[in-house]
Amino acid sequence: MQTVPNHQVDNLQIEDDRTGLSVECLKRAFLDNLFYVQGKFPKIATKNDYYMALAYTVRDRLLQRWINTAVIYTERASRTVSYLSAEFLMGPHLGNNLVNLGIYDQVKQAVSELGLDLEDLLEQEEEPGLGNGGLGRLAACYLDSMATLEIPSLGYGIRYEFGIFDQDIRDGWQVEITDKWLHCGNPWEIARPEWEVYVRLGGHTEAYTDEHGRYRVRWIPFQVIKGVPHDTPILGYKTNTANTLRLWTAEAPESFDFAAFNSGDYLGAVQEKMVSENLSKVLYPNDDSSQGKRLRLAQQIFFVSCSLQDMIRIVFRQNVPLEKFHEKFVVQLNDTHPAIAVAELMRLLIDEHDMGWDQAWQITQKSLAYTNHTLLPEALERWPISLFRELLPRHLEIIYEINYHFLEEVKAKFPGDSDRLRRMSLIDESGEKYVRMAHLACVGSHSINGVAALHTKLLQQDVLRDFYQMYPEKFNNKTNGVTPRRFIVLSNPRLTNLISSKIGDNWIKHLEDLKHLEAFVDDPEFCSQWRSIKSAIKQDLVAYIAQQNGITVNPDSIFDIQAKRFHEYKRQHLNALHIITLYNRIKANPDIDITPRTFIFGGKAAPGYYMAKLIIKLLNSIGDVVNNDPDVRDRLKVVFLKDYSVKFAQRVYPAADLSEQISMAGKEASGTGNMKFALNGALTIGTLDGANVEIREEVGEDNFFIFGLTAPEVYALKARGYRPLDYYHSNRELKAVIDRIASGHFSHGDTKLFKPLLDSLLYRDEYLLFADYQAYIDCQDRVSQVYRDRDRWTRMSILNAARMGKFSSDRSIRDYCQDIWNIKPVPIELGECIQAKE
Ligand SMILES: [N-]=[N+]=N[C@]1([C@H](N)O)O[C@H](CO)[C@@H](O)[C@H](O)[C@H]1O
Repeated sequence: MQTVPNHQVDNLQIEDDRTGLSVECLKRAFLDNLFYVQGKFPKIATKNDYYMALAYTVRDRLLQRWINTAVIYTERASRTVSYLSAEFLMGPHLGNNLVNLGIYDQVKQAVSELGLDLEDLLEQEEEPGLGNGGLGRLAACYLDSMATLEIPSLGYGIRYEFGIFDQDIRDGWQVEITDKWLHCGNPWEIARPEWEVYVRLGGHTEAYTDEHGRYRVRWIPFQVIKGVPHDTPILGYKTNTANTLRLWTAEAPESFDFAAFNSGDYLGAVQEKMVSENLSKVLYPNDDSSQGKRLRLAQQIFFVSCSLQDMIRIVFRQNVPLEKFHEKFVVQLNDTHPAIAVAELMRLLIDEHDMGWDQAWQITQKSLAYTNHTLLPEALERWPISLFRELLPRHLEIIYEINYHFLEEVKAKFPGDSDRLRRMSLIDESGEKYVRMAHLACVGSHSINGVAALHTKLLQQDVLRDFYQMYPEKFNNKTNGVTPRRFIVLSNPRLTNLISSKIGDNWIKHLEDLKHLEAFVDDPEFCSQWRSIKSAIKQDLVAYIAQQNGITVNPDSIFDIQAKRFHEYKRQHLNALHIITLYNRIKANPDIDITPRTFIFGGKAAPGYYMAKLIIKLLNSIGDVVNNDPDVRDRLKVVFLKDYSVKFAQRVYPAADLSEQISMAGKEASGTGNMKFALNGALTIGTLDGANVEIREEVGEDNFFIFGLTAPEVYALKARGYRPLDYYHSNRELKAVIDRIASGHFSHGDTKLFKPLLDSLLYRDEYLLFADYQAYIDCQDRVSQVYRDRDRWTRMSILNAARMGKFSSDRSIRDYCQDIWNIKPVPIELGECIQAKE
């Protein structure tokens, strides 16, 4: 096996099997890896053996970039972004790395010449579901964009042994299944035990005076956990940069206690191992809500402390003085989950590296930046003081001291305003007292951003109003974005090729170039190609639905898709009210002329979220009746596709005609699925919420189906008193819909099953479904009309995609670099380093 890269023999170019990109070389390398890595030969190889062999073949071809990038960053001590996130929803790596390496077609050719199908092998990969939804996926899109824009960056998180649960649907109900994503191994990571660090938990602190007569504190922990990093390369698109995602696994310092074993205490021998490993055992499956569990706080300090210690190790290795930590690293906090970093960086600088309080505080504020992702009160993390004192006694002391200095600042700026002091304090004095993590993040950071223009405005006007009045200069908006590499190039190659055939492929790195497509909006040939690609993709999904759900859907119907986590504020049950409205219209007049629709749902509900799970049951129950009701004559179909994931999403976004973004205004911070649907030519029906507002601004009001109360109107209606029953009694179609559910029509006559949901709507309706019902139905009727005008629909579809340039995660990252991180790209030369090494 050749080890050095391509070399000249008598000016004959000899490809090196570890890096060569020709079909012949790829085939050789693939069979070599099947033999040398998997220890298999074709006759007995399994699909997973083939997938692993291909994965290692592709990994070999990005290693040079990965090592070169690390060498250059180290040599130049490049300023680096650390993206701290409890979630990274990366999705399958193989396809994405083939696109970013620009070798998708060669590899497809190579494996097909070996009698294999690349799509099949891609299907084999277990995706690392280390996230719940938008927040985790955004982190993954941002890693892809930072690498593509050649920004030195490190993603830091937890390598959960079990990611987001797999979802099965049994008798219409969600059932959670453990996600054993690592059971076949993970070819995309490399363990780095040489960089393991230790994290302390529990115990107590002792004050003492050091040899310089200075007041010091030592922390005597109850438990010490070892953090072992596992690195995954993050390749940029058609660039030499490969950044790193560093995920921490928790282990016991001593994984086996021989003394206990010898004394026959076998459980004791592995006790510590089990307790320690629990820290990175499983992802908490809650999206937009926080459960104050001790293990969750322990997970947060674990990965934050490991990551900050790792950054300090890198600072020392690059001979950067610790006083310049903030010049080397800017640390982005992905929501409050890593907010303990404010206290942990202070602890490390003061207790571990003898820095004075003021200097440490300066460095901390200059290093940290905080992104808020939600306005939901139940999602704003606050930890009981008692739990903090038990688990993190030293951090609590530091937080009290930070709070003291902070409240002095508030007093100075707002003298005599004791209520403001109470509202802004890091400590919530009510009940058993809590540490407010959002307040800690705001005080300890130099930047506070929301994730869409409306969201940032509502943060400044409401949830963080006091902090905006205190630090207006810290607040800024960074509207979310999505990577076009995974969500159109990899997911929709047919549309990608059509677009590139018209405007070249520069748009993949410069999404604003999509606007050049507008020149073809009246080109009949282009429009028909655009339409036939959407139809072909819908046909693929028809086949998938038939295979997965045994349901036959009409490919010419409107594919009306709502795919996202289940939450009452996202109002999947409002979508259900529309379905039943159409169903009732058909039942009332079977000959009614309805535009055929296929309602497709996907999404998981947090296991403990009863109402969300009941909505999933309702949708499946409606489907069972509507899909089999002869009166409906296949004009309506309801399909719940189980186990929504990134891999799943890549199949669904390109197939949509209509994207449902119908949250109650003021609740969805941004949304990112809305961007992925529109990028693939879907039209959006939605409220003026989150990034919908900006999508509508970009695509044009004529190309967006808007409805519903705005955020100020929601506020006003709730303020003046909202009585959902009035809407029920005054709206005939709405009443008929609710009565249809209440009658047990979708529950085999059981009138109790959905009563909790109906009662929540009739007597509370916190998310104003009844108030928005008529506007929604009227808007859906407009959608049905427009869909009948094929040319108009195609025109709107093209314009939607053409005007999505703003919503590339590359634009988001450029904004972060300019306004928050103050960092410049560091281009990587490929040739240079390896030669240098030799
Ligand atoms: N947590 N959290 N927040 C969310 C999503 N649920 O993950 O973050 C996403 C990423 O910022 C947002 O798009 C979405 O609106 C918001 O609800």
